[in-house]
Amino acid sequence: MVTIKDVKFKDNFRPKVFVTHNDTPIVGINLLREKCDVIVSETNSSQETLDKIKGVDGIYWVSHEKLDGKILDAAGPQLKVVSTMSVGIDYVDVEEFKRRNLPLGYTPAVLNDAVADIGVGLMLAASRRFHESRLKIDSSQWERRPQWLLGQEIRNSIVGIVGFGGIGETIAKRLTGFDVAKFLYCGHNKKKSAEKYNAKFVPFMELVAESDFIIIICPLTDETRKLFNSEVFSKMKKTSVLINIARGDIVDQDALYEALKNNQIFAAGVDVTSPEPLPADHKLLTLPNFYITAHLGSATVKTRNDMSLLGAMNILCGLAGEPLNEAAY
Ligand SMILES: O=CC(=O)O
Repeated sequence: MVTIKDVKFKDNFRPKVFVTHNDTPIVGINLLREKCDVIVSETNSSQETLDKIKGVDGIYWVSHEKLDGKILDAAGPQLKVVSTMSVGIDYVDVEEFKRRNLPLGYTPAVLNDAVADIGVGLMLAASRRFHESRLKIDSSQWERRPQWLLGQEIRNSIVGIVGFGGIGETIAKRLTGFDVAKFLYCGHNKKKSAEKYNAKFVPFMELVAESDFIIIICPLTDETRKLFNSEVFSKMKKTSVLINIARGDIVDQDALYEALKNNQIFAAGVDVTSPEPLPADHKLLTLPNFYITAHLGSATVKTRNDMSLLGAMNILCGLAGEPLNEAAY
């Protein structure tokens, strides 16, 4: 649920706001329109953004394009606030916002459920071989024998969560009903939320070696870039399943290809890749144990509407000089 506050501007101020994408759910745009003059991008191009942000008071940055000092300079010194419509802000130069003391909003929390659902969906699809079984049917290769296309089970498994933030915790909540044997996690120590799920904080390599399922849901940073490389894959269980619902660059995709092809790990399910989209002739797409969705983590009607409202609310608060609903720093 997004808290909609009735913000007030001083002296009949009617701010100008630019929205960088014309596919932004209308609920957020309408909320802005109640108090602002809103210009919505027509072409979604970076050139149009650069041209039209000149002189605006707020920018709704609804794309994962680079957001840095060049953009802020192009807008001008009257700019009061920017909000993204995403939880991951690896494409934003946050230091530059801090340096300018410019409020930056983002949209966490409202997407925890939807992204956790995609994570669990990929776990099931990859461990129970959904795609592979479809391929077998398509090519008339159905085999009538008891040990055909056997998968791995979540029941009694050890689930390792890399990044126990809001989404990581929601995944643990979802999986509690699957009778998991143990949750491990690494990243930041989150004692309070971890206690609820008996999740144990362990060093990264311990999580890698012990887990039957590994779910990546940490931010992309200099420390996590290519965190999953050939050395890490060599330490994972042969029966393990890797899920990435965070950012593609956290996984070395060449190393993942080798690990899947050589059955060093059982399967992988990813909602994110590098680049996006993955080219249709990419080698990973030739593997039956590689599962992929098209960066759909938060892509449900309810969640995208909530994100749209939350980002708009961030902008309204920033324009009124009030604390943002969700500030990124
Ligand atoms: O990837 C999606 C997001 O960061 O919201």
